[in-house]
Order: sequence, then structure tokens, then C-alpha cells
Amino acid sequence: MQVFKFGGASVKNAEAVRNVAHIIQNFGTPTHLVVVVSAMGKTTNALEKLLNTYFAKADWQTELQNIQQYHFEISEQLFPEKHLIFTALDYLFLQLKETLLHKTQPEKYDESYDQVICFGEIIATHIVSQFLQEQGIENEWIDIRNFIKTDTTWREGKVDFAWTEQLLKREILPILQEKIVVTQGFLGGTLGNKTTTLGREGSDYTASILAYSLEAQKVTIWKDVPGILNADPKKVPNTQLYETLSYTEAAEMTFYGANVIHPKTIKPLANKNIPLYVRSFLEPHKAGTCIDGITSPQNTPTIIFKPNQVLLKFAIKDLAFITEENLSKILHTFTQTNAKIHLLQSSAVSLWIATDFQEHKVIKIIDFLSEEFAISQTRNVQLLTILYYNEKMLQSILPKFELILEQKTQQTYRAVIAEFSA
Ligand SMILES: Nc1ncnc2c1ncn2[C@@H]1O[C@H](COP(=O)(O)OP(=O)(O)O)[C@@H](O)[C@H]1O
Ligand SMILES: N[C@@H](CC(=O)OP(=O)(O)O)C(=O)O
Repeated sequence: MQVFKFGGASVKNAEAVRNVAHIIQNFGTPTHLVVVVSAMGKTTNALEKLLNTYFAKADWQTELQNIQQYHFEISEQLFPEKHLIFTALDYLFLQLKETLLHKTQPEKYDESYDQVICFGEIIATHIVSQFLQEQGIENEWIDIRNFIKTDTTWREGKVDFAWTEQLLKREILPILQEKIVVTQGFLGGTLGNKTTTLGREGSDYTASILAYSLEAQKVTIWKDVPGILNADPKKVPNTQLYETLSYTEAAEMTFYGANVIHPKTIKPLANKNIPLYVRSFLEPHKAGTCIDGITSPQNTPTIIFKPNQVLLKFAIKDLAFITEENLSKILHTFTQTNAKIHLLQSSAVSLWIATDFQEHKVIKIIDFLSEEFAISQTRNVQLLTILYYNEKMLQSILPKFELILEQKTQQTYRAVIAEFSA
């Protein structure tokens, strides 16, 4: 069996959904395929805005209406009038409103977030599943929250692989003998059947969890790019396609912030030696990139920009030096806050850490540590990583940015950079 994953861009409008149906039609057999689908277009961002507007007691009704209108407009182009999908959508949007009004609390932000944000994937999979059915592609819609089991780390659920594997094997494998399965990316469920999410852009990870658990022959992630390139084509001109990549290289790229695939995707696949294909849904006849355990590392230069970072500086207050003890205190606070350290540098009296700019986490970190350290922050920075860099590459990129902090090893160049202010 195989796993296909379609992200937001591949289902962003009616034409895109039709294209997804064509790709699935060309799969060859009407069985043995799990289709993982993300929220349509930028719906996850819109749902985040809905929740924040609701908590801010502002005009959340307009936000809800916009999301509803977007999905209805797509569905009107895909289905005949009075199709069952419209009743399902009415019900789902009612459920979303009820959840917002009765199941969210500002003081439980992360938990509330998961209960609301999940509707993007739930709604998208209903539309896709029904449309495939309309096209004669028999499929079963599955609620993945009943199968991918996580703890209660809201917004970053930790997957219980043993339990998940058992449930998926028992319940999904028999269905796959007869038809295709359509399910949601990004979502999980707790023991108490509450919804969790696996981290932003986590649908790639879902595809990998499913492939691992069901021992898939391969996974294909369909994107709006020809495959994995040596840089994001939206940021760097004249990029080159990797036809093959090793698991190690791919994992390294995602670790440094190449957001073409979610960082957690590679490990489960590597553990079971399942190849991952990254292919273009715009040019589905092309082979794309194959990531596997056979390819040996090519050491090709790769440029990675990681935006939306903040650089925190922790300075010792009483003229003492940075010690292992206060280092561990700072690191422990990051663990407790579930904030990721993307770059770390120390001097005699200060420690710098670059992390994602998530305001609520930054506030928590500063709250915990401000008694002992003088903390300053540089916002609106990004992290630049160049794997297997050379001086020529540095000279082609660095003059375009303000350089705030720099680290070099023989193979890897890393810097905290900012756009020049106008
Ligand atoms: N090294 C890279 N190779 C290809 N695409 C990249 C790379 N780094 C970043 N990207 C970006 O990743 C995007 C695709 O990922 P994403 O938007 O998350 O897709 P989806 O939401 O459909 O899963 C591309 O449009 C491209 O801008
Ligand atoms: N919809 C979620 C999960 C996801 O993975 O989306 P995408 O496949 O479009 O990156 C998000 O936007 O974070």
C-alpha cells in the first residue's frame, strides 16, 4: 500500500481539488491507498485568526463567515446543487461555532486552539472524500483522531507509536483491501478523545506515521514545487532539483528550516526504510525527488532561510560568568515552555538563543528568567543556514542583509540576519 499527502496548496480551490482527483485516478488501483489531506489553502491561518478574534472579543462572526464562504464557494463549483455535502458543511460550521462558544477558554489557549483549528482538516477531507466519490473513486472517510493517539501536549501532540500502529493495522488495513481511505493530516486524539494537533505544517508527519504503521511501500507528498530544491525558489533564483536525497540530508535540511517537508517526517520512514517521494501536483508526470536509505550524501550546497525568529540575549546580572548551572537553567526553561532552540552561542557573560517568535512563549521565558538575567530581544530576524557553503555563495547572499550573529564550521554556515531597515 501507499500513502499520498496533499497539502493546503493542492486543495486551495475547485480546480486544485479536481487535479487531486486526477492524480488519484492515475494511481492505478482503486484500493491500497491512504490519502492524507490538509486544510484548504490558508484555512489554518484563518482559523487561528478566528480564535484570536473571538478571545479578543472582536468581530469573530465575520472571520467565521469568510471561512464558511470560502468552503461553500469551492463546493458549489464541485458538486451539483442540493448535494449531501452542503448539509454536512452546514452541520460542521455549526459544530465549529459551538466549539468556539462553549469549548474554548483563553486561559487554556493551547488546548482550545486544537479543538478549533482541527476543523480545517475535518472540513477539507469531507469535501475531497465526497468529490472523489462523485468521480467514481470509492473511498472511506476516516477520522484520524481515533487512530493517531497522542499525549496532551496541545499543539504538538507526542505520538504513541505502538498504540497508533496497533489501531491502524487492525482497523485500516481491512478497509484498504476494498477501497481508498481519505483522512486528515495534522490531527491526533488523546486517550480521552480530545483533539490534538501535531505542530504547524504537520500533515507531512501524519503521512509518515501512517506509512510507518501500515508498513507502506512508499509515501508521496504532492507539492507546488518540482521536488526538493537546493533552496526555496520563492527566495533564491536559479534553484536546482535534487533527484535523489539521503534520509540524513533531507532530515538535516528540515532541521535547519527548509519548510518543504515537516522536520518530523523523515525519522519514522527511515526506521522502516520506506522511500519518500516529493513530487509536483502541477506536473504529476515528473519524477520529483526520491528520499531513501540507498542514496549516499552528495554534499551539495543548500541554502535555508528560517523566518519569524527572535534572538534572545541572556546577560548575567552580577558580573559573574556564564556557568553550566545557569546554562542549564536557561535550557530547562526552553524545555518547559516547549520552545525550540534553533541557534545558540555563548560568551563569558552572555548567552544568545534564536527561537521561533511565538509571543506567548517568549513572554513566559522572560518571566521565568528575568530575575537572574538581563534579557534583551531582537525581533524580526531570520536564520540563514548554508550547508556545504563556499565563499562565493556567502558573498552572493550576505550583502543583502544586516548580519547580527555568525557561526561557521567547515561544512555549515549559520547566521542570524535581518532585512535592512528602509
Ligand atoms: N528546499 C526547498 N525545495 C523546495 N521547496 C521549498 C524548499 N524550501 C522551502 N520550500 C517551499 O516549500 C513550499 C511547499 O511547502 P508547503 O507550502 O508547506 O506545501 P503544502 O502546504 O502544500 O504542504 C514551496 O512552495 C516552497 O516555497
Ligand atoms: N493545515 C496545517 C497542517 C499542514 O500540514 O498544512 P500543509 O500541508 O498545507 O502545510 C497547517 O497549515 O499548519
